[in-house]
Amino acid sequence: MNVLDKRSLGAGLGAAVLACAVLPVVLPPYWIYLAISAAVSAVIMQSFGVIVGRAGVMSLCQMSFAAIGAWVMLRLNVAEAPGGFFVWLILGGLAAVPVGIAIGLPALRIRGVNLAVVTFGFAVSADIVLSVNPFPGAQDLLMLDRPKPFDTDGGYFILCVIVFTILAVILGIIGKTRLGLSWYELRHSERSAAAHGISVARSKLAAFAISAFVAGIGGGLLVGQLSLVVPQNFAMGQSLALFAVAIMIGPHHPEGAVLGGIFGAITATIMEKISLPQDFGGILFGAGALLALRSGLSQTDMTRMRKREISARKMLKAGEEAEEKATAEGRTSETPAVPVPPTPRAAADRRPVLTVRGLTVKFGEVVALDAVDLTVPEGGVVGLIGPNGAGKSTFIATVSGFVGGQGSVELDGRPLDKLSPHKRATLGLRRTFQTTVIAPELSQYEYLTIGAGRRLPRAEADELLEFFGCPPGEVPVSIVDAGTRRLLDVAAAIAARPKVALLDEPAAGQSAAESLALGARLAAVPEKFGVSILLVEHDMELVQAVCEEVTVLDFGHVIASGPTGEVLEDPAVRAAYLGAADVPAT
Ligand SMILES: Nc1ncnc2c1ncn2[C@@H]1O[C@H](COP(=O)(O)OP(=O)(O)OP(=O)(O)O)[C@@H](O)[C@H]1O
Repeated sequence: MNVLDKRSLGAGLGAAVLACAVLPVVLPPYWIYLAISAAVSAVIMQSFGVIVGRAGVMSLCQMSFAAIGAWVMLRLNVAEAPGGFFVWLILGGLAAVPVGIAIGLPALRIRGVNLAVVTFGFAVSADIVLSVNPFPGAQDLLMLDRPKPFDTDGGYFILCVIVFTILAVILGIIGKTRLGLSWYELRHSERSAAAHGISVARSKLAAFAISAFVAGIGGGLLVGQLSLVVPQNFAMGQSLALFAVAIMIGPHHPEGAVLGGIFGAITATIMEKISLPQDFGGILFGAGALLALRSGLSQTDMTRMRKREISARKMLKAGEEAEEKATAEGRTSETPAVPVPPTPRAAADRRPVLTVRGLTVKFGEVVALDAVDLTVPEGGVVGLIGPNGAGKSTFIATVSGFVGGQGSVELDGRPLDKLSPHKRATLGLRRTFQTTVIAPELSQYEYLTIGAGRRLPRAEADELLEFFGCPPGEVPVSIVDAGTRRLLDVAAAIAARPKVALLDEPAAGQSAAESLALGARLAAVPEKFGVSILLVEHDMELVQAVCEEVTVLDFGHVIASGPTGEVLEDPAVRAAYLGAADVPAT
């Protein structure tokens, strides 16, 4: 996978060079000053891009982090500390990092509006502290000098563009790593992230730390622009207005950060020129933010997704046409054959890789699982069936660490009982969910990378996608239908090469033929990928075709367990709750 999209990088760098070459020459002095404001705001916007745009955390205190950067910059200036402007700028950014982490700690327990209130509280406190403690040098008018050769307004604009571009490239690279991709997953589903072995705590704290660093750099640049700053430059109202712009535009993409910066810097001037009250701009941003919150996607997200979808649809159409042509010419179709499942060995011959003993889970008065025992043998596919409400999903949730319960769970001889879901996942216990939530901004390749938990070679990703009958990896998740998303989710779980994959109704939403094809694929998974499977399914034909052994739950109790054919023939199983008509005759 490319570390960065080369075309976007080229276009971005070209635009930056053009802006630096043209704007300082053609713009009148006042507009150059506004251009600096826009560039500084664009840097601060990038901090919103990390925490709000990517990680989906409602942070309303980014300007407070910027204030820390500014404060450190001015303090070092007053102390005439060694290093000069650039070193102080970086130290200002670094000083904001521990504060960012401290503010991020509550985010591990609370989220949404409650978290927004916590960050807003910090912004208010920072306002109060700043209003009674002037910035260093303010009383003696000790101004910060801009560094040479960037000491003119035109030069300082160029410096701000360079800093913006460096940060955009670094954030772009981070965005393509598993950490950066995990932020998208956090934004849509923290439980999916944990199931993929991502530490939600670490990932969120990293987002807070990086966004605070970027905001701190933005604060330092603001000092360079103004030479001296006042608390009003970092007021909580500023954080709120920029937050609204961020939600609306999507500053996690460089073009969004630039647009956000421009809006943030020149709205007041435009309002004045068209004789509208300045607060009108804030109202517009607020309305735009509400719309973006409703759709869950910012403008830049939607524009990029639309572009990706158009090119993916073209690619899929070209593939279909090539296939039709090949069929018309009598050439063999390249559609991969559904694998022929290997003959299963008797489960009793193999050592257990997952051993669950006496698993009991109660939700108040409801006993969802009552002393359930289950073993998955190495290289096996085992079924867990039962009517609605029998406790199957609770079993998967408890074994994978999402729900607490009594009893013991051992993976390859190692007890998992006290471990978190992400730790269990990293040790080799993966799961899928009945309701699949995949970030629509991702491509299938990106989603597989998250699932794999390692750098996934393109050839391996292609093999997995082909094996599970998913479209080519470049196709964005946003245009993949619900049934195929489930298959993609299974592929992502298998990509990690876990010891055991717990699959919760992977065939839901598939046609009868697709379901049987999936069955053949799942049966081949242990041999091909070295992954054992526990399959929860309502589709009895699929269970019969794939599972060598099956355990039947009813109201949390195991009512039968053993070789699939025997269990499905068990009169107690047929009569008790499956209904004879549901179980195909063996
Ligand atoms: N979070 C929860 N709080 C309270 N009760 C719950 C909770 N989760 C599950 N239950 C209850 O536990 C029992 C088992 O539910 P579970 O979802 O595990 O069944 P299931 O076999 O997976 O059903 P289905 O096939 O419909 O998915 C049900 O009575 C359900 O209402």
